[in-house]
Amino acid sequence: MISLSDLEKQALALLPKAHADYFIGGSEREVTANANLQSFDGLQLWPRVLRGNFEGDLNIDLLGSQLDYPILAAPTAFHKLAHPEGELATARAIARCNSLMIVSMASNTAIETITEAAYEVNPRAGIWLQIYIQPDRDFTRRLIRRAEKSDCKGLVVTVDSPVFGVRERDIRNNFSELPEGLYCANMKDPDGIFRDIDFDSGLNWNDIAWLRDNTQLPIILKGILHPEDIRLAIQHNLQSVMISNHGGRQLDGVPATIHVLPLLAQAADGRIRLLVDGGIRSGSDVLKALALGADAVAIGRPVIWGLAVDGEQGVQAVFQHLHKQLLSSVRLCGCRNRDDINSGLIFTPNNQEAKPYG
Ligand SMILES: Cc1cc2nc3c(=O)[nH]c(=O)nc-3n(C[C@H](O)[C@H](O)[C@H](O)COP(=O)(O)O)c2cc1C
Ligand SMILES: CCCCC(=O)C(=O)O
Repeated sequence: MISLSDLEKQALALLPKAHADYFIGGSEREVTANANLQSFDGLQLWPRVLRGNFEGDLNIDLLGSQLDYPILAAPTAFHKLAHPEGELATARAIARCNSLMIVSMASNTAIETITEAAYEVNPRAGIWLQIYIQPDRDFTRRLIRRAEKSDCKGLVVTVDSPVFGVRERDIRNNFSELPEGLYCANMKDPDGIFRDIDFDSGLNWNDIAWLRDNTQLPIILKGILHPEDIRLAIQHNLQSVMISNHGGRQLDGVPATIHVLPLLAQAADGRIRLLVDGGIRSGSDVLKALALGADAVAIGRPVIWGLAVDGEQGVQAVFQHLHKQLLSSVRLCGCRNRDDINSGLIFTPNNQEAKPYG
């Protein structure tokens, strides 16, 4: 593996057009999906030299899961559209890497089957389940019980989707249903019927309080872009938020996540774990996010590309590649330890007079 953009090209060429478009697409004019990528390129790292070895490590305890490095898999739907082994291949690869997979509520494999496969590879594997709170709260509660029983370590609640984003590619391709034989496996009722995933447009903070009182699992709110919402998350005793614009697939025209990260890190003030996703495609992108205050980053589409091109090994290669690049960027920046990874690493015209780190 040389670069994630090569891998993306390979994957897009392999996949049927409707599926490739579903995976890569954003909503409406895809302004935000593109901004996520471009904004990383617009930030520059500001290295120091002659500072000796990086003596630190990059591992992290993320709400009880031990990761070798702060890169995890964002929840993405329908892995069997990318590879016949679907989420099982993804989960095994990530378990092998000592990383963490956030399983989508819309996975094609049931959460119990995924955790079982991951823990077989690595008993300490990190698996969280992502949910959309369903209008049917009893169903939601049953799914959370299943996540707890199958030993998931966290519950990610996606809150940027009161309604589904308008994906023009999917409309053009008439992509509105899974091919025969594929299902949203978590949506199966005890009577064997598969439900559709609904979006509850009336969700509010009382529902989050309800959820918090209905599970012992750490709750991670996904889809936060505003500092006021960070403050509310802290007030509601949540453990973590994911700064995310859903890969530019929900509201188009919102800021790139890396642009809002500094403001949100300021609001968080170390009181809540900050994850960020959207447009991370290299080790230096990861380093930029860590420097600006993220505790860890998540990758969405690159996982799909690895899966499509080479199944389990492809996903493993994506994580290994980013880990290696991250370490290399850290060394090239002259960081000696984890504390040197701070906002002084980012060059902007505004911080030329800021105190350089170290
Ligand atoms: C194909 C695809 C499916 C996704 N499915 C979900 C999902 O089921 N639940 C969710 O919360 N986010 C979902 N997302 C959003 C991702 O979790 C993540 O926020 C985004 O992909 C990060 O951006 P990146 O792809 O540029 O890394 C999906 C994204 C993609 C590309
Ligand atoms: C009901 C499937 C949700 C998948 C999703 O969140 C996405 O495609 O972005």
